[in-house]
Amino acid sequence: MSTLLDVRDLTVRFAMPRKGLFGPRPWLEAVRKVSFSLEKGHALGIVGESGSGKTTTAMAAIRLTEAAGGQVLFEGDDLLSLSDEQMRAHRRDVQLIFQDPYSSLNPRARVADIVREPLDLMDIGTPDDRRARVEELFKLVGLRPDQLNLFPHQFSGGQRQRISIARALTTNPKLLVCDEPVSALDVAIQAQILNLLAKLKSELGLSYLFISHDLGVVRHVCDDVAVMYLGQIVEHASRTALFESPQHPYTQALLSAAPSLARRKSKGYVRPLKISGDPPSPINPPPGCAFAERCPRARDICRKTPPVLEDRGPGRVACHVPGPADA
Ligand SMILES: Nc1ncnc2c1ncn2[C@@H]1O[C@H](COP(=O)(O)OP(=O)(O)OP(=O)(O)O)[C@@H](O)[C@H]1O
Repeated sequence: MSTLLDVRDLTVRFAMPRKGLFGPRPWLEAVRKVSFSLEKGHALGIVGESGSGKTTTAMAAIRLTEAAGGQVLFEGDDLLSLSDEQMRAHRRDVQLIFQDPYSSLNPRARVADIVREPLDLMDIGTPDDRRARVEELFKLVGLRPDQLNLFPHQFSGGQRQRISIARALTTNPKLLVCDEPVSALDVAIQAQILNLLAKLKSELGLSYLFISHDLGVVRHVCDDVAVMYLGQIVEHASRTALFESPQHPYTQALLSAAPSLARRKSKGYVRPLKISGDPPSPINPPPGCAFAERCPRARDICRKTPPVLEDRGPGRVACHVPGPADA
């Protein structure tokens, strides 16, 4: 197995409006020294509450959002230090699938033109090659070639997400960034799209960065899961380890907030763990663990010293008091 993406100490800051005319400009640190790696042919799920930094992490990793620091090694090349010209060569390797198939497709273009557009923009293949590729991809994602001349509004939500997936595959990418790809769809259709993504991953050897707030969705598709809280990864483990024996109290709280999932688990039932309050402000993160104020296991050290993400059993955990939920 080899590594496709190796993200090291990735940091993203946004400048916030000054209070008054002369005050210092506050910074919102949306991603704080995040490190993870993704193997070829694997899917890494990034989960966490709204505002935890999932999308910003993924967008900075593929250089669609500017990073303030860190390294992003894509097959060994540090994307963050490439020139725009060098970066263009990598653009075909990475494609995106967004949450909303209703707004991500141009309503005035025929779907054949929408799917072919990345090939046109990157000048890949002859016109005949491009037409054949679009037809092949249409079949691969479960649509009929006789639908190629229709417009997006003539398709259902699930079919439109299939069109987005076909478009993302035209350039034969190595990495697909899927940002909440099924959240806008009915539950029955969600399963069809997740099955399609799982099939494409195994047939084409694709790697996914898969952003979702829905643990059930992540469990369906991902090999590994990273849990984010206030711009940091607090736990990163294989899907099995994370769902069967979560070590971080925040991961345990997330899992217990999805009781249907917990009940479906064959062992290691996570007893319900309530967390109250909201995450702290990312503009002034607390000095110790960002979760300490809401954590039922917090001790003095948690409020003073930030925990480091380190190997603990089968995964990596950033916690001074890791352990099973009822420890
Ligand atoms: N362009 C921006 N300017 C200022 N702040 C931003 C910007 N984009 C994101 N943020 C802030 O960065 C933090 C992380 O946002 P991000 O969208 O990455 O979180 P998320 O976990 O993907 O949330 P969601 O699930 O709601 O999409 C939030 O506090 C958000 O308000």
